[in-house]
Amino acid sequence: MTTAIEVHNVSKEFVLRHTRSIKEAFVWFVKGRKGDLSEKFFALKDVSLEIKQGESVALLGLNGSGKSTLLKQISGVMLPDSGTVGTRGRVAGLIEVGAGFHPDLSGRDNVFLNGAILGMSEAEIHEKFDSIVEFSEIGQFIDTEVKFYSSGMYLRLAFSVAVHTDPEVFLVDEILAVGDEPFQKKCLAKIRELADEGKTLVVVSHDLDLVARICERGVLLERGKVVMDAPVADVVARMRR
Ligand SMILES: Nc1ncnc2c1ncn2[C@@H]1O[C@H](COP(=O)(O)OP(=O)(O)OP(=O)(O)O)[C@@H](O)[C@H]1O
Repeated sequence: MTTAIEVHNVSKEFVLRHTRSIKEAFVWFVKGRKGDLSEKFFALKDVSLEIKQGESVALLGLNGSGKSTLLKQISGVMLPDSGTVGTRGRVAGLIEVGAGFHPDLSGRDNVFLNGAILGMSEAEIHEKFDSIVEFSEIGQFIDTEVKFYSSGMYLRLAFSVAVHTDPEVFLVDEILAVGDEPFQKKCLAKIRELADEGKTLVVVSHDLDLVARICERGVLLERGKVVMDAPVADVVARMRR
């Protein structure tokens, strides 16, 4: 089977504390600027992961364990400090609701903007435009500036654009939480459809029942490290222990 995503020894460090008192900064300065004024920590530490084409993988773990950071590395919106990430085919999905949308543009213009960011040609967007709007159920609000959209409306339009890009790899980060129940069901049905078509899925969610239904494999992160990689039911069982 072909590899769809290859994460190799990826580490990502963040600054834990940006601000210090003037006194602390002064002491640090007169002592010859020894040491690092800001503490750092690893949100991801030496993470390696290979995901085959057609696999559906849930990234699981407690708050702050590094799931979203890992998903951002896979999507390419964030680069690792060290290590490499490789993906095969078009990658799309919802990482942060509203990311890639311009608040002052209408829903219509944002479909074109977001579609282009996700790799669609203008002709492809024109061709799929009606279907995108229909799936989103945004209706008459398509010509409203998106800054006036509710978070659910953002989600609807962003999800609809993402699925219409015909991605090989689809990434979903806890996004369904803001959608209402009928739309959540519709999104889940669409995600299953993508999985059935042999697309690769990576899902971040705290809804263990949901991920157990849509994913086969579970990867458990703890403080930025992969501590378990097994069938999703086993990882869910460990999390519930
Ligand atoms: N841009 C950033 N700058 C500084 N720290 C960050 C940044 N992004 C994430 N972090 C930190 O990295 C750690 C991992 O965050 P991440 O969002 O990946 O966790 P998560 O497992 O998705 O958590 P949750 O379940 O709460 O969504 C957290 O401690 C978070 O505060």
